[in-house]
Amino acid sequence: MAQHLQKNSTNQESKEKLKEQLGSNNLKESFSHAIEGILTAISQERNLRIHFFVGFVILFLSLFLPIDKNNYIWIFFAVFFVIISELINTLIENLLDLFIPEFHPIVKIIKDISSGIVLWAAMFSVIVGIAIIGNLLFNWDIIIAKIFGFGFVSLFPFIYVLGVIRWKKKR
Ligand SMILES: Nc1ncnc2c1ncn2[C@@H]1O[C@H](COP(=O)(O)OP(=O)(O)OP(=O)(O)O)[C@@H](O)[C@H]1O
Repeated sequence: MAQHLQKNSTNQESKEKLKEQLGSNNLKESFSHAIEGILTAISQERNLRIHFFVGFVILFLSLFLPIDKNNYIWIFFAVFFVIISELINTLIENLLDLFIPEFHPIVKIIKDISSGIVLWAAMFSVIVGIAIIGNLLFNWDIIIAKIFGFGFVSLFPFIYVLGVIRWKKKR
């Protein structure tokens, strides 16, 4: 019993030491851990690399376009939103691979929903890109964004019906 308690406290001590070594002691270290996380995610996910590159090109271009304050914020929001959703997707995938590395139907559901988050964010950013960048670069009328918008909006009933059919089948 005494031996067991001693072993537990040694384990606890070594865990705390490891935490001290790995944990952030100051702002610079917190920042470098965050950058490390983003770099790891980029190295793991091809889609994140694509979104990062496209996002950079759009943000870089928007520096030189005659863009007003509101539109500039929308562009930034759209790019950051897609990258954040990719990071969340990568985070979820890593968590699942850590705890449930084997094939599991629930893992499939969670990973698919996680990919759905990225797809939804990407659809939003396409509309913002066409409406603002398309207009500034190619003089596209808002009608082009509305045509894409119509395409996305018509997905709503389609997706809804497919979801309801699945729900009915399960009952
Ligand atoms: N352990 C698992 N159990 C069940 N299905 C899985 C499992 N791992 C992956 N899948 C299925 O494979 C798909 C791709 O998963 P993966 O982890 O390879 O992500 P990925 O190739 O980075 O794709 P993305 O990030 O674009 O969703 C998942 O959406 C899911 O349908």
